[in-house]
Amino acid sequence: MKTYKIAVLKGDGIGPEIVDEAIKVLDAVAEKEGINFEFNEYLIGGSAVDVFDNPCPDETIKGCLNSDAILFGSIGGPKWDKLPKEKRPESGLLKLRKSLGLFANIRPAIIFDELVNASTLKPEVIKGVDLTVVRELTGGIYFGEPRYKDDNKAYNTMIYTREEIEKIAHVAFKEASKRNKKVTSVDKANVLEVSELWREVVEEVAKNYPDVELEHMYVDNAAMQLIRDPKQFDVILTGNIFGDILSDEASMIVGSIGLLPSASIGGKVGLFEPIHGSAPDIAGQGIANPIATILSASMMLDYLDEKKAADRIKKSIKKVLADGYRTKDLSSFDAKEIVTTSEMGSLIAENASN
Ligand SMILES: NC(=O)C1=CN([C@@H]2O[C@H](COP(=O)(O)OP(=O)(O)OC[C@H]3O[C@@H](n4cnc5c(N)ncnc54)[C@H](O)[C@@H]3O)[C@@H](O)[C@H]2O)C=CC1
Ligand SMILES: CC(C)CC(=O)C(=O)O
Ligand SMILES: [Mg+2]
Repeated sequence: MKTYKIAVLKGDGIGPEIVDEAIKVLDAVAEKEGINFEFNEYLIGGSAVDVFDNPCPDETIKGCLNSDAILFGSIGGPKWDKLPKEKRPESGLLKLRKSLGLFANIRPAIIFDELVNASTLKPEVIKGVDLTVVRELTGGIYFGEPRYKDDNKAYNTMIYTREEIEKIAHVAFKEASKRNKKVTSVDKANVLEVSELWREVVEEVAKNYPDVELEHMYVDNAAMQLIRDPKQFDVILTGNIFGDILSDEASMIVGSIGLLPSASIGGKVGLFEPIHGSAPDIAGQGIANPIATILSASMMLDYLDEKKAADRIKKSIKKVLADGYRTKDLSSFDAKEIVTTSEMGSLIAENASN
């Protein structure tokens, strides 16, 4: 029986609650598909600061590198917000991504037919939405030097090299080649030099993919177009900060931020995490939606080439939604019964075992 070593980084806030549900579902699927998981937990974020005074300990990085894949929850919270920058949970996550070389973050936003009424947008606008944000993850303004802050002045630097843009552009074009063959590259080239270079390099990379249509869009327009007509997008290629923002926006097109998974790839080991954060406002209440994390586990199975197991999870989620079960974030939409985080995980696990 094939055994996969999975590094589990639950993190802070709702992280442990949602990751526990993903593990429940993975265990159910493993039994059915004749595979095995060895889960090894490591600390990250605020929970690592509390124990090691370090938001991304070396032991965590080593554990990740010694695994087949990483399942990640979320980090951060008010408890750690006043710490010096390098001790903050967010710095730990950035360090983890950089140390593991995870330069590409794939964030699919796919509407479940069962949730077309779950949006504030009209059903005809969102039915059939299937887009993917390909976000550069280890460069741009989140990492750029110099950075500085005193009481009267502060700045950050948005920097991209030709090599970084080429790498992420290839990921986006390859993704589009497998999908509907369109890349929308999102930038702010009317104002930013870094975006001018981004455009030039993306145009060059596009020549390697003659079957894929390329369009450019300014980020402000893209934010509007996502709401006006999300079905015009196939693959959105963009930098770190724009991708961060646009993917949170895309989550509301499909119904809730609790639904969007992601895969961070490019290094030796892939990392799979929901796009949302640690949601301190709802942590510990049993109301977080675990589906984004469970879908991230499904992306992890795809990455491990366990396609049948990955599909089994997706089908199970669809069935549970079709049966009318909803967590609180989706409670006003065709809900037959409102369930807790743990009940939602159990329902998906049960269906995945059938
Ligand atoms: N990858 C990560 O670990 C990320 C961590 N963060 C951190 O998370 C903390 C909170 O940040 P926020 O800006 O509040 O963003 P957030 O994504 O944690 O929460 C935003 C809103 O969405 C809701 N929400 C999030 N996930 C949900 C789920 N699964 N089910 C139902 N509702 C959900 C929250 O209750 C909140 O109202 C901060 O410390 C931030 O730095 C933020 C984004 C990503
Ligand atoms: C917390 C940040 C470091 C990143 C973020 O918001 C994200 O990756 O979605
Ligand atoms: Mg974010």
